[in-house]
Amino acid sequence: AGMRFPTLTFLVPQGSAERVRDRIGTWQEGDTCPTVVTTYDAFMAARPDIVVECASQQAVTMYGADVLAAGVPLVLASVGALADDDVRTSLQRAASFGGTRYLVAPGAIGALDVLVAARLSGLREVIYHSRKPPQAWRGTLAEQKMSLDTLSVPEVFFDGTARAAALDYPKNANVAAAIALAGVGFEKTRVRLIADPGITGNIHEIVFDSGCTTVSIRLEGRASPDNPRTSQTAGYSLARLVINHVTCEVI
Ligand SMILES: NC(=O)C1=CN([C@@H]2O[C@H](COP(=O)(O)OP(=O)(O)OC[C@H]3O[C@@H](n4cnc5c(N)ncnc54)[C@H](O)[C@@H]3O)[C@@H](O)[C@H]2O)C=CC1
Ligand SMILES: O=C([O-])CC(=O)C(=O)O
Repeated sequence: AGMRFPTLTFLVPQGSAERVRDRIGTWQEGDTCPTVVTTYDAFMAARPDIVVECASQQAVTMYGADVLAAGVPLVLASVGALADDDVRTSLQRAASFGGTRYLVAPGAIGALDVLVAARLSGLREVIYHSRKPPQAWRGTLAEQKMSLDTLSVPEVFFDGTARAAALDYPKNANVAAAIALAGVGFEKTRVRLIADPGITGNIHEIVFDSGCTTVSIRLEGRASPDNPRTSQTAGYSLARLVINHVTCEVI
């Protein structure tokens, strides 16, 4: 209610334009129809009110600071890009220059609100476990640590900091970066990544203890039909941030 539907412009690689146009088809909302462009200049010429990155950590590095310096708020899905201090500093400087800000999407998970609140009361420990089926870890460093094809029991193949998880598994562990930013930071957040042949969805477990609350949360995301690494929740999380940008009641 009270929401104006935004005009959508998609920036996609040259080779994907036709596929994306086909997918959009004749989709129309009110009198607006989405457009697909293949250059950053054409994208910014559409004068966006808000930009949502749902591409890659590399895309954040390529375009993030430019978008912010132009005064346009930026929603990030590939939050792991912020695990690189240089990238984070450049986004912060650009946002300050442009008089705007970037938003860390909760993505596949939730509970960042209570994690930030808990941090203000004093956090003691934050642990994040990501459990996905073997095919979700294909094409990642996990392949060098175990045989994904013959796995018969769950295996923890990574146990380390949120920084290493987010940078070494850029298509799988952006959530670790969001948890680190909300909580105790990239070095102190303990992350375990698990390949589990007994599941079909992506299971996220977050446990923390603080002055005001002790929390244990488990989310079982259904995998995106296009990409087994990605929980469907992530897309809806981005949609929520866009809705919050255009409504007067922010939830
Ligand atoms: N924060 C979170 O909880 C989550 C974050 N993600 C991240 O969000 C991003 C998008 O996820 P998916 O749609 O599942 O990934 P995807 O890999 O299936 O699709 C991304 C699309 O973006 C395009 N792309 C990549 N770099 C680009 C660039 N520099 N310029 C233009 N287009 C570019 C690719 O060609 C591809 O078509 C990924 O980085 C993924 O790791 C995904 C799920 C959850
Ligand atoms: O969608 C998920 O399950 C999480 C994910 O890929 C990420 O954090 O990058």
